[in-house]
Amino acid sequence: MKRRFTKMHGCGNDYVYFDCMEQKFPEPEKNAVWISDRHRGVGGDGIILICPSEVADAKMRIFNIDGSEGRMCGNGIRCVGKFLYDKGIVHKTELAVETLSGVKRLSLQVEDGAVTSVTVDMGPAELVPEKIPVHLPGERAVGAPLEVDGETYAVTCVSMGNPHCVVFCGDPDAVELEKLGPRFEYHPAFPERVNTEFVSVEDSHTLHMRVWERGSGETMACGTGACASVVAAVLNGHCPKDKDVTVRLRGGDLSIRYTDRTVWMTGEAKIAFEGEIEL
Ligand SMILES: N[C@@H](CCC[C@H](N)C(=O)O)C(=O)O
Repeated sequence: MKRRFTKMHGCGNDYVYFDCMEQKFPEPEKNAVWISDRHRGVGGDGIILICPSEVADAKMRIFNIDGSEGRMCGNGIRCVGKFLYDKGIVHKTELAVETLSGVKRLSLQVEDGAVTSVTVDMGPAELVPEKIPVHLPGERAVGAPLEVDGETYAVTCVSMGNPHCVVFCGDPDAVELEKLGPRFEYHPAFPERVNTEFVSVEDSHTLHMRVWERGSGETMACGTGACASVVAAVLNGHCPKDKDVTVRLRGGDLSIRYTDRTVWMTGEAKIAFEGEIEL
């Protein structure tokens, strides 16, 4: 069976998108693995299915490179907004997208009839350890000691609909991510594995971040990870609340604002190419 796809990215965090509004997608957990393969498939950090929803304009399902299903994807949801508008599936610039972590509201910025950037109301940051989930003592894991591979790291754990562990460090580019990333991802403190961000503070409104994503490894950007990093930066006294913070990622910049009610994320959404594959 032939299936059309659209390869899209936000700050280089790339997924293969499928329009499933009228046609179901078979075995996404299995097909995500080979489609994401950069040598034998289309190549990407995973696949995203755009499905019908009873409570929103569409429903997003995201599958990582290893086939595991994520509950939320910040860069992905901006691209879903662009897909829905640019393809004429929706005709409005304020829309709602259902995810496994609830309905998110999107505001699309449009130039010459196409979406250039998207602002997302990501919802509140969850800090209660059992809800993240993380096995660490206390009411919140903020700068909490965690031993990984014989070293003690000060970690701040946040859920943005998916679990994140933020580590502040001197230079994220000097971190041995290929070695350390999996040690955090599979650490017994994280019963559902974890996305890990290594972050340096450039100034009170600029962070530099590298990420190791659960199920996909190092990616060029992570939207939920950028949100978690800003929340962690506020909680650790590095950045102010209610102000825009720029997160510099390998693939580009995201603008994040942490407020008492929610976390706002603004960034680009781009189409790389389209094609057809045999499933
Ligand atoms: N790249 C994403 C997050 C994708 C899911 C994540 N790997 C998970 O399993 O939680 C983003 O931009 O947020």
